[in-house]
Amino acid sequence: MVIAVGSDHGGFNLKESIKQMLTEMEIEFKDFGPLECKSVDYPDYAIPVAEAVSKGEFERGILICGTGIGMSIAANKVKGIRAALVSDIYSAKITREHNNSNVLCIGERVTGPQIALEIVKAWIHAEFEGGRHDRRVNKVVEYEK
Ligand SMILES: O=C(CO)[C@H](O)[C@H](O)[C@H](O)COP(=O)(O)O
Repeated sequence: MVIAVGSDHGGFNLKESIKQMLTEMEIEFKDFGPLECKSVDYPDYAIPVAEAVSKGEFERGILICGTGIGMSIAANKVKGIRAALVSDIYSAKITREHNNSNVLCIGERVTGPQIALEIVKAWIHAEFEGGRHDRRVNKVVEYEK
């Protein structure tokens, strides 16, 4: 799996920790920036990451800002993106199993660093269950068309 990661300044430090963990897990990723912790605008990072996932260049994306809300709003504007803003491990697992989310959003200012890393691990390891959830996800996909 290759993951596209991005943040704004509010999510920069957590992005660095997530990158370190992905490296330790031997999971390939590309950092879409920013490459230094300066004030930036979250859509400038959310949209390129979401588009790269939508085009199939990356299997999944991880976006971090202060609350995760700006990132999730922006990413969900991109066709084919199911971005989930998550702050607990259960939801991280369920949003893969039930929603087939392809982008994970986290808020560095609201979610502690340890739990954030556990959320990423749970989300990476969980798989879409299909079945009744496929029918429901497809209704969203159909609406998007
Ligand atoms: O989009 C957001 C709010 O939902 C993010 O949390 C941003 O990181 C935040 O707005 C940035 O705020 P700042 O005052 O410019 O640091």
